[in-house]
Amino acid sequence: MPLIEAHDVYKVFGRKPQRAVERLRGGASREQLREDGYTAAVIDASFEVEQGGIFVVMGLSGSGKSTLIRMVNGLLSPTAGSLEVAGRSVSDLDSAGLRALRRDKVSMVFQHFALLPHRTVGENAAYGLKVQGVNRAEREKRAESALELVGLGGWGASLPGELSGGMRQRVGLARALAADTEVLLMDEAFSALDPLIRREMQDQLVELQHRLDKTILFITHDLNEAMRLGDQIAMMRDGRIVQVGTAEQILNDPANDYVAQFVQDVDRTRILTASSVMEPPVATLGLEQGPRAAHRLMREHQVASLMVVDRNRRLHGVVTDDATAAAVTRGVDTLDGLITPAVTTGPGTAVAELFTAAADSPVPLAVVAEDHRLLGVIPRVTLLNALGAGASAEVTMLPSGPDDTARNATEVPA
Ligand SMILES: Nc1ncnc2c1ncn2[C@@H]1O[C@H](COP(=O)(O)OP(=O)(O)OP(=O)(O)O)[C@@H](O)[C@H]1O
Repeated sequence: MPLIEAHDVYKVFGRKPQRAVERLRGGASREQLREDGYTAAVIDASFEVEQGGIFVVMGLSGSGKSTLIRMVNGLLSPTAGSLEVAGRSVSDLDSAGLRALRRDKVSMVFQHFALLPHRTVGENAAYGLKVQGVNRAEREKRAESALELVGLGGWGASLPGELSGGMRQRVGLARALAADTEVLLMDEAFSALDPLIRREMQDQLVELQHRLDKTILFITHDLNEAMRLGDQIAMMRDGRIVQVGTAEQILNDPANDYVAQFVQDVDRTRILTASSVMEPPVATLGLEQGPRAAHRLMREHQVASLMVVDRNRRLHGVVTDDATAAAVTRGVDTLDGLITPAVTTGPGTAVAELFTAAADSPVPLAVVAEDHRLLGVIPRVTLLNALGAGASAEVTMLPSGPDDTARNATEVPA
């Protein structure tokens, strides 16, 4: 069962908002309603958030993101539709129920930290726990371990004023983590940070999510941030959710022209991964097969090389047409000495990082799982297409050389 489930949710501001919902359902536009004094902040929104992972709500200013997540923690109630958090309908909760929701299920990290300036970092991190009625010793223990989690161990006695912006935001995050709720809501949480710190925080958030398996609902108006963080991304426009999908789905299959235009400036090569551009190999060669079979397969499929796999599909290397043709001429009937190392990469590597590995490789790149099973191949031409003309300028600036190749691609021993 999804942890958060929204069906046909509306939030309209104005007098008699129900009437506005009826009109929206009847086809009235947001602009028509605005003329009559209504703001349709969220219109007909449906989405599900499974437990674990980062769900990003992405949209321009005024698209309804904040309103949407304020409904998730019960700060606002939907005008219409159903919204369930952890199996409870938010609309059915009375004020005590709503307080309990915010205390036990959903905690929130704000853009502007919301730290108490005269309280220590430790007290700030423990703030939510105090509200929960947790005793002092327990509060201090949990706050300290939350500060450790965000890399601020030992800073508990400092005042917020002594910290940099990035560190203050970590305190905000620690506060939410100390509360130990299932869901974390983060409203433009990193938008006030400068770009380098922001990236660092993004990486740390992804890492924390993996470690703690929290469910994070993250709001941003920055598409790159959405793509970096989101396991799922909901794209909002003018109050409506226009698409929900993974970064790859949104890039490769935008639901409409709006989304397509929005994503056109994204650096795809940093979002798309090896697994999204790989192809099934047209044929593979069994370790027990010989040069003749290899030669025949390559002619049949019109390829100049074949990946060699064992019975478990584990990759042992690659044979080329040249090598097998020569072996056939010499009457050799085993692959001994013909298999050369393949250049391999993991499925999660960003396409931009594959360039150095593939640039020097005449044979396709092999995409392998951790146990070296062959998952797919990326022919050089496919990779160049994926990198695209727009991306090539940036790609040529990537560092190259043996170190880089070693980091991005490992060689399979023959
Ligand atoms: N309490 C309110 N009363 C009236 N209108 C509101 C209220 N809260 C939000 N709105 C309006 O609802 C619309 C959506 O606002 P919302 O804050 O949800 O958008 P957003 O995508 O989060 O934008 P931003 O990134 O600027 O915060 C806006 O037109 C806003 O002015």
